[in-house]
Amino acid sequence: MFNIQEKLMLTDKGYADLKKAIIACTITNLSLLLPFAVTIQIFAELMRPLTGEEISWTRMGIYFVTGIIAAILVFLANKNDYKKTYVASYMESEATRTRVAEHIRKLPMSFFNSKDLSELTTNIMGDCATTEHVLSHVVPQLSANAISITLICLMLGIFDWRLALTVFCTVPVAFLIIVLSRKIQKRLSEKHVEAKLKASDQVQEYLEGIKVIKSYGLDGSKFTALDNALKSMKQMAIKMEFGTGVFVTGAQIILQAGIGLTVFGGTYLLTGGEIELIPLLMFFLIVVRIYGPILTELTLLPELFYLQISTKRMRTLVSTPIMQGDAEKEIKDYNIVFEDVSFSYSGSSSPEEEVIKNVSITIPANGITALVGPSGSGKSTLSKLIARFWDVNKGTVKIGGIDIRTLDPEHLMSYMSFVFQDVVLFNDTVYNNIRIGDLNAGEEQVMAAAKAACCDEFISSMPDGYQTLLGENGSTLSGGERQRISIARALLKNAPIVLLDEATASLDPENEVLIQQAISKLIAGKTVIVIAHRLRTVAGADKIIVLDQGRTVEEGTHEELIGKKGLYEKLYTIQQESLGWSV
Ligand SMILES: Nc1ncnc2c1ncn2[C@@H]1O[C@H](COP(=O)(O)OP(=O)(O)OP(=O)(O)O)[C@@H](O)[C@H]1O
Repeated sequence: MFNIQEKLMLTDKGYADLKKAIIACTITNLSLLLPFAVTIQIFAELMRPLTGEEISWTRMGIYFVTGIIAAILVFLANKNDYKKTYVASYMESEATRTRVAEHIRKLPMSFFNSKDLSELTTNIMGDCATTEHVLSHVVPQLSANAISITLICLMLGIFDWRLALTVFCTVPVAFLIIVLSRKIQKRLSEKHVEAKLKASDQVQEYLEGIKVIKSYGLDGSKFTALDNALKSMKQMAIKMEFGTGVFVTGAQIILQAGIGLTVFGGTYLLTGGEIELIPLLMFFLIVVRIYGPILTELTLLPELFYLQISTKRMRTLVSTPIMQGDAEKEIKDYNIVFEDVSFSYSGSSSPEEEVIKNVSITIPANGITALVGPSGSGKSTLSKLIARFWDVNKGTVKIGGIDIRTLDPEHLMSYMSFVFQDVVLFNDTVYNNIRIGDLNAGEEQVMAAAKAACCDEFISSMPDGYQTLLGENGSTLSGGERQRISIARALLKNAPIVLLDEATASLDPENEVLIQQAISKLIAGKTVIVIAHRLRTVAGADKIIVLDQGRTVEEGTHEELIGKKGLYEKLYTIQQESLGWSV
């Protein structure tokens, strides 16, 4: 069964509001008949001399007053309709956007691997906007028109069923054309949506990569790709409009043939003496009026088909399972154990795709454990598995003896602080960007964290100090400054497990010393996992785990590993030699 609430992804309130909007819209449609009925009465009055009667000016006065009352009623009905339809639909689409965004937040990272940002943006903004438009401008009008057309049809049928038949006999044919062309229209709409997505992808890539495009002189080729995507979007839009237009126009022509049929039938009945002239003229007037809403129905129906594509995408998105887990279970001990863990980003268990292979390691609590190894050996992946950004394909990751798959990801996250190389900053004040670490922190705590992370000096020199706006993703800050803000955040969070991924890689030597001090404060007494390329920075770690092609190949302290003369010793020696290089 066609479930409109499910199809339009409406909340219970949204569904109730939609029903109210349909009623309000029907009332508006019916109220519009009042002035029309008054006009017909005036018309009939003015026609009286034709049948030898006199015009009654008293009746004309009554019609005039009734007309004014009718106009007031139309205004009130419209006002009510506006509120019930538009305001309610914008509230509903806000709720849908929030619901979609909330769901996205809880999805596993594997979902984002297969989707790009512009597709998700289209989901949240574009698809919701389409639903919003259909909710406010299509569904209530379609339903209300259908109700009022049926009522008028019945009234006309009571007045003269033969004429009513001539008016409405073309309606089913016109609708049949639209309904039967649904598949073609849907296909064209799908292609249009696809082209729109591609174009927005290209625009995003062009803007994000503008620095590389300029520095490598890719303006020509990249611009051509963008230009082609925009052209294809334009062509698909024209094709879709044309495809819809052909069927809608065809249906409209057939529908309006009803006017001819009514004139023909009416004249036939008039000459046969079966109907009077004035009722016939009034019928003609009504026919012209009734075709307006039917034509609207014909043009609105294709929008409903277009909507199905948007809602289908949104339904797929919100029905993607989120990561589940206990949000109460307390972790008491922070030692992290990998038991025979294998993992591939695609979810496949084929050895070619696995980037972590049968890893069994222990990261002791309250100590520093370094993950080292050549590029692509799986260091970052291991840290992502600890944070449950992804779930393992095989084996178990346990923290304090608890399988982390049984823990709610956000709850698990509350035990961890991250300092990543690619720091994400929000378009907000510096103060709020640091406070993200602990939203309950007061000004003093935020300042203390900033000082400890050596941020205080550069923040104070900013135009509005801590209240300075950072711009999109902190574009106004240097790499080192961004890194220090992320350390300040982590300090403020004060979580028992700290993950440092290349934390000092983008810092100048002078700052590095200060940052190392800040990091020392951050990690004191914590369970720390450090991912580093520069092995000298982790030589003091309590434990070093060496990875190669997704496997653990060595474990031990710096001295032990140097003594083993394996991969670690080799990498260390190469790096020591490279320190002497100059250009
Ligand atoms: N999101 C992803 N989707 C698919 N494959 C990925 C993804 N992230 C990493 N990989 C692949 O997983 C493997 C391990 O990557 P990972 O980033 O863990 O290595 P790493 O040791 O941290 O490397 P680096 O030192 O260069 O940062 C690589 O082959 C990489 O291409």
